[in-house]
Amino acid sequence: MAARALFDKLWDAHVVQDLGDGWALLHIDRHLMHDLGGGPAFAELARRGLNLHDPELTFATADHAVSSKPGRTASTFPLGGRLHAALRDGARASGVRFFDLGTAGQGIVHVMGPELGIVLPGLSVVCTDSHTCTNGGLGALAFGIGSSESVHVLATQTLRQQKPRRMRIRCEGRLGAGVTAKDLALHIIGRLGAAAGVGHAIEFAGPAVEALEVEARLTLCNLAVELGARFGLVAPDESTIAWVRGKPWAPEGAAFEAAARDWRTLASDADAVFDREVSIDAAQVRPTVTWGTSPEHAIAIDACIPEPASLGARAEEGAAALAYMGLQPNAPIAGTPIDWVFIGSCANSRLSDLRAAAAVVGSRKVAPGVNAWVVPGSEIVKREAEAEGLHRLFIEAGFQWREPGCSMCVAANGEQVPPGQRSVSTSNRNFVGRQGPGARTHLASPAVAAAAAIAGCITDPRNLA
Ligand SMILES: CC(C)[C@H](C(=O)O)[C@@H](O)C(=O)O
Ligand code: SF4
Repeated sequence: MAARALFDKLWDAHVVQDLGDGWALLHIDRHLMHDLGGGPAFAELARRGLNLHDPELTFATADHAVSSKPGRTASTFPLGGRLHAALRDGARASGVRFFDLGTAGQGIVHVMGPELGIVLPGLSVVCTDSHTCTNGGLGALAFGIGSSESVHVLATQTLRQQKPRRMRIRCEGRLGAGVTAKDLALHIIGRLGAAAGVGHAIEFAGPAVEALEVEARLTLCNLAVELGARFGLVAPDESTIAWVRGKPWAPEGAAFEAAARDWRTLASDADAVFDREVSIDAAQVRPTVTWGTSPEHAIAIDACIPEPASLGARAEEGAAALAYMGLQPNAPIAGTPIDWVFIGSCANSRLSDLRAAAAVVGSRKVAPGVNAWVVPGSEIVKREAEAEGLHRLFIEAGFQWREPGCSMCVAANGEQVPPGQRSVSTSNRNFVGRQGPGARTHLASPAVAAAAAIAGCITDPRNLA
C-alpha cells in the first residue's frame, strides 16, 4: 500500500462509501453538542419527523451561554437558561447523555470530551463548533460542522465530507524554558498567517511537539482553526495512551490494550507525502502575544508593535487594528497597561493551564484596578484544581474563581469586557468585539496572562519581579 499520512489513515478508517471527486460518506464515532447548536438541532430533527440513529454516540453539555458567576444556576443568565433547557430536554427526549451544571462532565465541550474519554485517538468526532479541531491533539479525526450537518449526523451517524489537502508543520528543536504550546501556536499563526491552513488538515509534528504534554497538544490543535484549517492533528504516542488510560468512557483491561495497539499505528508513514510542509524552529519561539484584531497579529513579548506599512498588502488592516486597539506603532508591547485578565476557554482552561498560571502568581497580588478571572474549563477541572488548593491561591491573590464554561472568551453569556477596556486573554480569538463591543483583546498563554494580572500591564512572566 502507498505511504499514508496520519490524516489519510484516520480518513480511510471512517469511509463508509467513496462518493467520488474527493467526497466520501464518513462514519461519525462521536457527536458532541453544546447549548448554542444543540437545542435547535433537536428541534429540527423533530420537525422533520426523524429519529436519532445512535443516541449513545452523542453527548451534550451547556457551555457557551451559561453564566460563570459563582453559585450560578442555569437561569442566572436568562437567555442561556432557555438554551440550556432546550438542549437538556432535547437530549433527554432522545436518550442522549446530557452533563448538567454542577455535575462531573459539564464544561466547555472541547474540554469535557477528552477528559471523559468520550474522545479517543482514532475516533471521528464532530460538533457544531470550529474549535472541535482541539480533539486532534489526541489523534482524533475531529472537525467542526454546521447545524444542518449536525441534524444529518443525529439522523444517520454519517456525514458527507470532502477530503482536505494534507499539511505538516514540523516543529524542530525544543521550546525554551517558560515557553508554552500557546506561544508556539501564536508564533506559527503570526509567521504563516491566519489563512495558511485553509483547505488543509494540519499535522503538527517534530521533536518540539512530541515533547509537549497531552494537554498542551490540545492547546496547539485548538488553534489550528486560527490558521484556517478545520483539522489539527498530533500523532498519538505513549503519553497519549497514558493520558487516556482510566478516563471514565475509555475502554478498560484487554479492550484498552487492544485499542492502544491500534493507536500506535496512527502515525504518518516515513515516506508519506504532504501537499504542504513547513518547518518551525521551536528554540526561536518566545512568549508571544497579539497586538491587533486577528490571531496572526502576534509578536514576541519583547518586540515592538509593528508599523502598519511593514505589513505590506495588509497595511490598511493593520492600521485599523491599531486604531481599534488604541496602540501606537513602534512602541514595545510589554508595559501596555491592561484592565482585565481572562484565564479560561477551550484553548487554556485545563488543570495544567491553571497550574501554570498559579505558578506565576505564587503569593503575589493582582494589581489594583485589574479585574482578573479564572474560569475553569470544566466541572472536573474545577474540582481537581480545588483539591490542589489552586482556587485559594487565586482568590487570595485577588482573582475571581468562577464556574466552568466559555464565559468571556466569546461573551455569549453576557460576561463582557467593557468598551475600550483592554484584556489579556488565554482564549483563541481577538476579533473586533469578540469579548464585548469595543473590547480590546490580547491573546496570550496562562503564564503571560497571570503575569499581566500581577504587573497590571503586559509583562514577560520570565521577568516578573
Ligand atoms: C459558537 C460557536 C459556533 C463558535 C465556534 O464555532 O467556534 C464559538 O465557539 C467560537 O469560539 O467562536
Ligand atoms: S471557549 Fe471560546 S473558543 Fe472555545 S468553544 Fe467556547 S466560545 Fe468557542
